[in-house]
Amino acid sequence: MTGVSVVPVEVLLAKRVQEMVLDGEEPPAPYLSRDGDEAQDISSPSSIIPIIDLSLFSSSIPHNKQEEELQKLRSALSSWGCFQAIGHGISTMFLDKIRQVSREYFEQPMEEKKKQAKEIEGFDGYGADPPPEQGQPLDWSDRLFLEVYPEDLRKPKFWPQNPKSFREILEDYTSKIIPLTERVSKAMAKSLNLEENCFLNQFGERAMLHARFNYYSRCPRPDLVLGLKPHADGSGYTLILQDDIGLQVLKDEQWFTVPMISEAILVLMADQMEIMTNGVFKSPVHRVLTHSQRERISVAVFYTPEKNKEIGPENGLINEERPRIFKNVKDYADVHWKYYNQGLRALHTAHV
Ligand SMILES: O=C(O)CCC(=O)C(=O)O
Ligand SMILES: [Fe+2]
Repeated sequence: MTGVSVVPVEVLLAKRVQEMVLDGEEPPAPYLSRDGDEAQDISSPSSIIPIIDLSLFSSSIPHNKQEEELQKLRSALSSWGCFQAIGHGISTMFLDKIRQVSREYFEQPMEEKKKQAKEIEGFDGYGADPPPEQGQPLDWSDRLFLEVYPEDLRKPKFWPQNPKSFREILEDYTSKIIPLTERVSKAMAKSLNLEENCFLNQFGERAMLHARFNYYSRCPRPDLVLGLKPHADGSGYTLILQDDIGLQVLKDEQWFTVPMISEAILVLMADQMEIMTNGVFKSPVHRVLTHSQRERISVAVFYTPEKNKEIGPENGLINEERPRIFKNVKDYADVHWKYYNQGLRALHTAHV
């Protein structure tokens, strides 16, 4: 196995994982992050991660059916912190188109992708995340990170020109995701007996959407290397589209694999929803495994409260039995990132 690396992380990161795989390289030491925790891996039967049918929340559905699904939603988010959304109104054909164009993007020659190359320290563009603090493992992944909404925050130089349909498909997806976040935010509020617009008001009119296209190359040592290290997200919540299994969610100290359902979008609570619900909904720790034979694609869209907007626990969720456990916070995602780089969570910084 590879010894202690003397190559600075910045230099290592300049060579993408996909290039290392093409060159037949073994993962260098900074990528080794697993230590034989396989015993805890659960290949869960597909029924375990809750599936919620969003079409049951429309007004034409009988009240008792809606109530039943709302209860299921509340229970899913209080225990798992995520659910697989179906009945969301985005066709499977279109979801497949996004999966396909994402794969086509990453399968292009490196010179093409490097046209959107990010700065080592920056966030937007193609490459790896900024270097973590010393001693933190690197992820076996390449990603393209783009700000997509509000439109004036876009940085066009990082938007790929190729594949030709990429831009249009991403714009189309954005226009479908916006109403989806409205439906999900309203349903979550109703499930907690809160006024249906309360979360939407906290996110604000200029709530942000960031898209992260992840490409996890095959890995010769899936036993030692992770596609993405364990973390919780710093957004409000995240919508994840996957084309294969690999994502795992931590619950009761066990890892559960998120099953692949082609029509589903995984809705994953992030720290800011845990804050807004005063801890009722959980922002789960999750990670991505690598596979020795297959690459995996995912598209994560982070839905985050608008810049400079103070958010905090809903009043309706603070009472004598459940006192306020979080402060109001602003631009929490920035704090989250500082801790993420050190392999830590930031949620404690928001505790009262
Ligand atoms: O690849 C995945 O399924 C999850 C990606 C993820 O957790 C992230 O981008 O924050
Ligand atoms: Fe994540």
